[in-house]
Parts: sequence; structure tokens; C-alpha cells
Amino acid sequence: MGPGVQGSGRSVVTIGVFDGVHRGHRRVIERAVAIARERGLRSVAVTFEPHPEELVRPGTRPHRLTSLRRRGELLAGLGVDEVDVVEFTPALQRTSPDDFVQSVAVERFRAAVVVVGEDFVFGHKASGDVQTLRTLGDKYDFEVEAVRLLEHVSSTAIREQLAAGDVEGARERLGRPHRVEGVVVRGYQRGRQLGFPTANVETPPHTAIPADGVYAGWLECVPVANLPALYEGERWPAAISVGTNPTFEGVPRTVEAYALDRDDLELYGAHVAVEFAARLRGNTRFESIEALIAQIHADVDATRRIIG
Ligand SMILES: Cc1cc2nc3c(=O)[nH]c(=O)nc-3n(C[C@H](O)[C@H](O)[C@H](O)COP(=O)(O)O)c2cc1C
Ligand SMILES: Nc1ncnc2c1ncn2[C@@H]1O[C@H](COP(=O)(O)OP(=O)(O)O)[C@@H](O)[C@H]1O
Repeated sequence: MGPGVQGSGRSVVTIGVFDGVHRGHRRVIERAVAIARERGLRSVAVTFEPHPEELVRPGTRPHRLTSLRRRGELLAGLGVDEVDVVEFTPALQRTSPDDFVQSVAVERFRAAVVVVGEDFVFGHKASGDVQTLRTLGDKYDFEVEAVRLLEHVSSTAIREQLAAGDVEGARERLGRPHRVEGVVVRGYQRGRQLGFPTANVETPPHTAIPADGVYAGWLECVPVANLPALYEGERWPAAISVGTNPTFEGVPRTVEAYALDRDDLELYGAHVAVEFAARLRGNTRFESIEALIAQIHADVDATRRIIG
């Protein structure tokens, strides 16, 4: 922090759900960081939890592209000085645009500039937009910068691509591979017998998991608080299976990853991320275990070619 930051105590605030922190979000956040640096102010990214849509449209829960933890990590990685999570309560949902801006931007962060995407809406029944924000900026003495949107890049579009198994398309829009995270749990202990031990990842509810199928990607160990630090930060090319393993009966839907050329890992209880680079095929029922093993060998070869 430079002296200006401490001196004025005012900040450049960017507000959004930012689920996915995709290429469009990044333009907005990078603009806020740039303005803050130019003016020697503190930059703050304000995000919401739970997802506002859960309250606005009860019964719907958008599948999450990023956990709150990951969102914070990505936002911090873009250079914002502070990430602040505002609890999205029914009371906040009913707040007028004026009260919302006053409580979030003015009182909490002493905003000198508010940076948002040009489609930003806020306040009760989404009645506030960028024009409303500018009017409130005049009233409360802050500037507004509305960043032009990137065409076709939205969290909804990315969720739809993932639901269709198009991880390559999602990667393009996100600007990095989509990942899911969770703790490695026990499966049916069949993987080792097949010759391909797989880390079964327990993802939080409402995670955006790509369509059932087989993918090439990576398995990475992510250190988090309160869990044993295992293979901290290590990352391996991986062949990934998503689905109910139809060759076997009664398997719930799982995300599992085989780290190529390793059979020595002990990952139970570790927090890991599985990243999806390319889709290889659908998840199918094989007539024999031998046929399944032969196919997994082919998948591993394909993964090696793609991931290198
Ligand atoms: C690359 C790869 C591809 C897979 N493809 C299929 C498949 O098409 N059909 C299927 O029933 N299971 C498939 N599996 C899942 C295996 O059946 C599963 O990993 C094995 O049963 C081990 O499960 P476990 O972790 O519960 O022990 C695949 C696994 C991997 C690693
Ligand atoms: N190359 C590897 N990729 C993933 N997990 C591995 C690997 N080598 C060893 N393991 C360990 O083996 C476990 C998976 O073995 P597996 O027989 O499939 O058991 P489970 O059915 O419990 O998943 C993983 O959770 C991990 O601890």
C-alpha cells in the first residue's frame, strides 16, 4: 500500500457475484485495480454469498463455477487489495438501490470510484442500473465506471457449456480450464484392481460438474485450512471420469481422477482440484472388465497426447 492509500482511506470498489471469475469479470476487476493504482487508492472487490439468484428465484440454485474460497483466491490473484463478502440476505434483497449503495459502497468502503460491468443491476427487484448508479454517485460523491461487456462471455453460458460436456468452450470463456474441488473420499476400491487408482472427489452441492464422460486434464493438491497438507501444490496430468460407472451396478455419480504414471499416492482426506482440459468420450457400459481396462489405457494415451 502506498501512502495515498492510507492517506485518503477511500477506495475503488467493484461489485459483482463474479462466479467463475471469467474473462469478462476479469476486465472489470482489472480496470478497478488499474484505477486504484493510478490514484493511490485501495481496491476492493465486493462479492455475495449465497448467490443472489437463490433468493431472487427461490427453488433455483445455479451450479457454481467457483466455490467462495476459489473466487477469493482468483480475485486476490488479480491484484485487488481486499475481497469482501457481503451476505446476501432477504433484507438486502429488499433494499432500495439508494440504501444499497449507501450501505455497501459509501459507508462500508468510502468509495471514490465504483467499477461495474455495463449490465450491472442492483437493489430491490433489480431496479437499479448503471444510470441509477451514476445518479447516486452524484449524490454521494463517487465516480462510476461501467466496463463494456465481452460478447458471449457469461457465467450462465459457461454453465450451459459444462452441462453439455463442452469443457473446451468453457475453458475459452473462462480463460483457464474449469475446475471442481473437494476432499478425496473412499470409493469401491476397484480402481487399483483395474490398474488405475482414482481419487474420488466429493464436490460441494450445486457444483458445476461437466456432463458425464471421460476427460483429459489435471489433478492438483490444494492446501486449505483445517485439512492435512498432502503433496502441497503438486499437479499431475490426469485421466478423469465423471458419471455412475455404468459397467458396475449402483454407483452414485462421481468425479474421479487417475494421476498418470502414479500408483503410490495416498490422497484420502486431501483437498484436491480436478481441472478439465478436453472431452474424450461419453461414459459407457462395457461388457467386460477387460474391455473397460483396454479403453482406459486408450484414454490415458489420449490424455498424454493432449496434456503432454
Ligand atoms: C479414464 C477413465 C475412464 C473411465 N471410463 C469408464 C467408463 O466408460 N465406464 C465405466 O463404467 N467406468 C469408467 N471408469 C470408472 C471406473 O469404472 C472406476 O474408476 C473404477 O470402477 C474404480 O472405481 P472406485 O474409485 O470406486 O474404486 C473410468 C475411469 C477412468 C480413470
Ligand atoms: N495415480 C493415482 N491417482 C489417483 N489416486 C491414486 C493414485 N495412486 C494412488 N492413489 C490413491 O488410491 C486411491 C484410489 O484407489 P482406488 O482403488 O480407486 O480406491 P477408491 O475406490 O477408494 O477410490 C486414491 O484415493 C489415492 O489415495
